[in-house]
Amino acid sequence: MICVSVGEVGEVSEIFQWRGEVPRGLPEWKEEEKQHLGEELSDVLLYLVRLSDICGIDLGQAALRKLSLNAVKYPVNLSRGSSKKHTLLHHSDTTTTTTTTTTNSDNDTKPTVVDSHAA
Ligand SMILES: Nc1ccn([C@H]2C[C@H](O)[C@@H](COP(=O)(O)OP(=O)(O)OP(=O)(O)O)O2)c(=O)n1
Repeated sequence: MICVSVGEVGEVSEIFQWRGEVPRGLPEWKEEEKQHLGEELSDVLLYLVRLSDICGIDLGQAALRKLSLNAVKYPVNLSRGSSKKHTLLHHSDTTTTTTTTTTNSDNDTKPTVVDSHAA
């Protein structure tokens, strides 16, 4: 299942091969090219959903949790317009960020983000 997923990602990659940088929304692409891209992206999504299901992972919940974690690692004020990895973003010395994971009654784990600013 992982191999087929990677294969589908490869098919998406192939569509973009040799096109260089493409503008947002792909305004110069033909309708059938965009439809083909949509089909390949859908294949990636459907395999990921299936793989998650087999592994017993609630992908929707996992993605929401990951978004919360990303917000801590890549704060908008530091990462907007930047392609730097979080390890290279210079977090302010006067700001500390704490992430804790809590488990609620439904046994869902959710990160709790606490930003505190030094006086
Ligand atoms: N400016 C950015 C860059 C990345 N991301 C998100 C997209 C992905 O969901 C995740 C990828 O981040 P990393 O490449 O840092 O990968 P990991 O989260 O796995 O971290 P690490 O590689 O340190 O384990 O972060 C983001 O929200 N904003």
